[in-house]
Amino acid sequence: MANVAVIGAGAWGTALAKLLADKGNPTALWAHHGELAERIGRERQNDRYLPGVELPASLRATGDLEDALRGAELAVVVVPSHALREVVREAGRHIPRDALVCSATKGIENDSLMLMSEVLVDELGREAEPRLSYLSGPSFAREVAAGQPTTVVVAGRSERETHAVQRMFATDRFRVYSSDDVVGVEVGGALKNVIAIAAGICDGLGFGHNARAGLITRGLAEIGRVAAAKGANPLTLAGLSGMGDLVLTCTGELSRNRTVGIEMGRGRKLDEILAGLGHVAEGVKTAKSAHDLADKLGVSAPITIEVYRMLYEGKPPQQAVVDLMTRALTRE
Ligand SMILES: NC(=O)C1=CN([C@@H]2O[C@H](COP(=O)(O)OP(=O)(O)OC[C@H]3O[C@@H](n4cnc5c(N)ncnc54)[C@H](O)[C@@H]3O)[C@@H](O)[C@H]2O)C=CC1
Ligand SMILES: O=C(CO)COP(=O)(O)O
Repeated sequence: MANVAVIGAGAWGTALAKLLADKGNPTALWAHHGELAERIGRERQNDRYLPGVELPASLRATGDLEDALRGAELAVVVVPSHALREVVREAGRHIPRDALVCSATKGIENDSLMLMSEVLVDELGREAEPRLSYLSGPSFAREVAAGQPTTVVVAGRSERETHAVQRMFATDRFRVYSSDDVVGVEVGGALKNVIAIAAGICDGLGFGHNARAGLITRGLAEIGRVAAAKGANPLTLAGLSGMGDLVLTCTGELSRNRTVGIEMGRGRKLDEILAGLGHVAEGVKTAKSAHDLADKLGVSAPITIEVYRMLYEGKPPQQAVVDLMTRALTRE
């Protein structure tokens, strides 16, 4: 057993904390708002982000980062990507020197265009790199919390530490693969959210299965190009944090990113949709980063570019479809 700190009490942080606590690990769950931490402690559930899921006695919630991280052997960081740098900067002062650190956040930082792995190294220092890993793959929080069979991948640059994290998370319902392709796993997890918004838009416009299957496939092609240009093994994108997460998020009713797309396809305004969502939809911010990153790398990413234009330039979805379908014909 190990002392665990889960930093971020959203849906995913809560589900992962429950999983680790259910395995018998003393687990501290840090919530950004102290008031939520108090409610979790009192009611034994996270009524804001994962209502109806009972949390075990081995899980305690706190609003104090130092308290959460005291004596931690594994720190799992699961805050939205736009908050990761700030939270890790603060957490870095309290993470024990030999603790393993695993990020389960999916996104690419705006402006710096850094992957979460690059932000972590930036904030925690190059010497921390062997202890850092990244968990990704098709995993809706609610299904994991319900004990539904789920498969994910943990990527890290040091085999020993990555395997240790793999074993810490694995259960008979949560199968964890390992990988040494940090960039591939991270790019797959981040960019699939942008394609999921596109898939939702297709549904919202009333298109059928052909459109969705085409988007998943061509979306994977462009994710693979961006990942390869960043130095990833393109084959990683055929795995759980690529094809796996694309299929889930482009087809699953539980996806927040797909939901945003559906509402946009139905003609609702983005601000209004996000205000009513109650959760983060990473694909919205990642669309901007991915648009800029593809441009910087000189990589063709037509679906991502159209999602960016719909989100940030008010381009009508119908026009985006016409423009995508009538691009110069090319080979697969
Ligand atoms: N929900 C899911 O099924 C999955 C989510 N993820 C990823 O996990 C990350 C977190 O997502 P969820 O837990 O679902 O989010 P959520 O939308 O359920 O909750 C967001 C959490 O972030 C906190 N937060 C907001 N602003 C903050 C700030 N400035 N500083 C610190 N904390 C802040 C909120 O208090 C809340 O705890 C995202 O990158 C998401 O893509 C990955 C796999 C599955
Ligand atoms: O990343 C996820 C599942 O793997 C969750 O996707 P959404 O954020 O679209 O709900």
